[in-house]
Amino acid sequence: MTLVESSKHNLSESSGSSTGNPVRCRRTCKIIVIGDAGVGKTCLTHRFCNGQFPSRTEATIGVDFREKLLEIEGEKIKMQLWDTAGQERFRKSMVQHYYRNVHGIVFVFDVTNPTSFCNLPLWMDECRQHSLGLDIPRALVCNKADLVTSTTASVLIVQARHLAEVHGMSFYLTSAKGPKGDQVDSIFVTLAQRLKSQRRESVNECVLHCRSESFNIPARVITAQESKKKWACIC
Ligand SMILES: Nc1nc2c(ncn2[C@@H]2O[C@H](COP(=O)(O)OP(=O)(O)OP(=O)(O)O)[C@@H](O)[C@H]2O)c(=O)[nH]1
Repeated sequence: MTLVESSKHNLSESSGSSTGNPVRCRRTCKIIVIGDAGVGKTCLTHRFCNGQFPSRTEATIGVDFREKLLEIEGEKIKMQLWDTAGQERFRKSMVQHYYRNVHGIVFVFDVTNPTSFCNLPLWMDECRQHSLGLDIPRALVCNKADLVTSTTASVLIVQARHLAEVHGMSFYLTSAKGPKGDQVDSIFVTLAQRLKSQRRESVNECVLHCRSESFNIPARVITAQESKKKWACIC
């Protein structure tokens, strides 16, 4: 993976590189970052796009956008991070927009705040209600690892790992503040890699499907019922 460029609050499709040359990007991936207020969504996305912990943060109102251009196996992928407001009163009017054309989901909770872990099913349910399929790569992030001291936190981490496993999500224990920025990077880089390989598979599947169609073999699809069942099982 190579970092090509990063930018903040910029949704423009035609970004330029630091040298002034236009960077040709074949693909933009919309990643939504969701979870309770104050769990560190802004700090994580800022850390990934800007390489540092922000000196000051305020509650997100609606949604903030940050972008970073990655190069994965020779392909430039623009990671467009939608940092959504955790507070209900700041989300209401924007909610429909978050869930349109999503390529990846990052659920975040705060290891020092058990309620933010208990509320994860609500965030998952909101995704399901907005018809986000299980084929969309998802990650579960346990943030503020630099503050882990108590046994309660350790128990929460074990439970969170289990939750991630049950739901086929990658699990990350991170600190947006700590010295190991690569932990934060790996959340988004792994998503980009999964999206890249998923696309390769879907191209292969399409070829297979076209071939099988000519022999009248029906393609396998995940039914809405199957999808609902898997989302419904939270812990
Ligand atoms: N110690 C520590 N503090 C953190 C970390 N991440 C975020 N914080 C602090 O947690 C508070 C909330 O961080 P934000 O990134 O604004 O949280 P948010 O989830 O974006 O909150 P909303 O915008 O209200 O949804 C801030 O005071 C941050 O400085 C972390 O990894 N470690």
